[in-house]
Amino acid sequence: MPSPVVIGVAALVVFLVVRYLNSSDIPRIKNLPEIPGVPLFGNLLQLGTDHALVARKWAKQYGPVFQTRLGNKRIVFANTFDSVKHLWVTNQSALISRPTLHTFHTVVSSSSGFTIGTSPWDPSCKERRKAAATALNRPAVQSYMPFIDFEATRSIKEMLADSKDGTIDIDPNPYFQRYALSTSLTLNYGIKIEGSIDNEMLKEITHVEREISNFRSTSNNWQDYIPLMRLWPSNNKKPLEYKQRRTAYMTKLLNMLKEKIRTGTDRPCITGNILKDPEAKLNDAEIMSICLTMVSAGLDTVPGNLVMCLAYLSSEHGQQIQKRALDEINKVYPNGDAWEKCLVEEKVPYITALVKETLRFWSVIPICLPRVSIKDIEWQGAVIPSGTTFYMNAYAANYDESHFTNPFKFEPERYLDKEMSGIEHFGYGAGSRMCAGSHLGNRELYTAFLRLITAFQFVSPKDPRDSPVLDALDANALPTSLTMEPKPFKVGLRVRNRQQLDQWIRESEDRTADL
Ligand code: HEM
Repeated sequence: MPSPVVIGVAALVVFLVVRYLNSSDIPRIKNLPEIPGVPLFGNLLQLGTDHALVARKWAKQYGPVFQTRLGNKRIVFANTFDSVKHLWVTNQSALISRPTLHTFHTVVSSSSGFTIGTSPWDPSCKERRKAAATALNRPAVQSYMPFIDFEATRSIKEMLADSKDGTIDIDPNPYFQRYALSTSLTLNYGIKIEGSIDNEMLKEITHVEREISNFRSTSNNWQDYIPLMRLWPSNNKKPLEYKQRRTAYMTKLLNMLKEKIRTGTDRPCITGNILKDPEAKLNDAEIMSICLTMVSAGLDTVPGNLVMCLAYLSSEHGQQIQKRALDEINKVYPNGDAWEKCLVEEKVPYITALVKETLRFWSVIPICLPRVSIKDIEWQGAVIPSGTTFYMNAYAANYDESHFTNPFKFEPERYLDKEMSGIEHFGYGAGSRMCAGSHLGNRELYTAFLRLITAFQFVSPKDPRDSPVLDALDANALPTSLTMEPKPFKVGLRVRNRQQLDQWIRESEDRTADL
């Protein structure tokens, strides 16, 4: 028979273990609905692989904003258009920081720095964001249009050749991965991806950045939430491998630029300007952070939006959208100069609307980049304390029936409606840490859509097994990733007017011959 002391100690140990397993960085928040969870895991098991979908369903039962516990982290989810607007925009000065995650910040990035989008708010982050925002503001982006001219034409020309003038269905993804990456590299280092879509550097960077994006995911890395899992060394093996591979190309690119500066053969570019500016306040780690941001930010997002819009255009309803888009383009540019004019103006409202609807409908970062509050925030009688992590369910907010009519329908027309002014969607996030590259993203999407639609009619692939999935979440090959990775698919291309297309390509090549 154990003594009362032993029983007492055992009870205390059990009590402490249960308390530890249910503990969280921020104590339970009063007056804010809470999703019931289990010890140790909290709500991780219930959230499964599709956090955006599960959280959207919970919002119907618990209300638009609720608290969850993921492992030992308390996380507040916002799931509707108005709640996101209130927390991210009305309270933007309070919701300005980002959390650090064990896998991404300690294992993957320990020595090579964080991107701007993964940096907590501090004076260094402020400087880096300011530098990036200046390099990516409207007038700066306008000066980059020759590069977008070059990259858009090269993708279309290669699609034309690889599809054997539209007789073979093709997977559009690699052409637009190169479009996004080569544009970013040119802006940042003055170096473009040479050659075809089989270029080795293109393949390495797209693969490694995709894997690294998964280490940043809010649902992929349970060791971020459950410290006990960090004792498992195999959890670090893959992140470490990709960290090394990323360091290799980041160093190579920076050294290539430095060598060009040394020999006076460099071209004007963002990092070159910083390196050559004696007054620049950024240190080496901060320069590397800007480079990492420039390499990854557009690559994670632009191709997903672009190719999923093409997927939709190739569908039955997509035929009507293409017809209207082409009519609207021809109305504004009856003389066939749309390819050149789209570089200096955005005068086809229907294409602008197509860009917005694409950003809303595909919501390629379904749970937007996480935030941490630096001041208390009030929400309907609850005071959410400073230091709490917030997840914006951008997917749910972009599909909120109380804000969007028929949210599950892909309808560019909704953005021709005057009532849709103000915040249009949360594809770029919102508030103080909203996407700093949105002007560039918009110009890349507008130019590509306008040129693709005038060059080709997109149709369904011949083999039904190549057909795209058209539901925004089901189309994602890896639901636990941070950014959407489209399931592979093909589209058919019908060349609209070969002679005209050859002329547009020739003119663009002449304009960009010295780039
Ligand atoms: C269609 C293309 C793009 C989409 C959908 C997109 C989306 C996003 C989203 C959702 C965020 C998080 C915003 C938030 O927390 O509220 C973000 C952050 C950011 N994006 Fe983009 N992005 C795109 C293109 C780009 C490009 C081309 C660049 C630059 C080359 C860029 C640079 C950044 C930066 C620097 C941040 C971090 C801002 C901060 O933390 O202060 N993005 N983006």
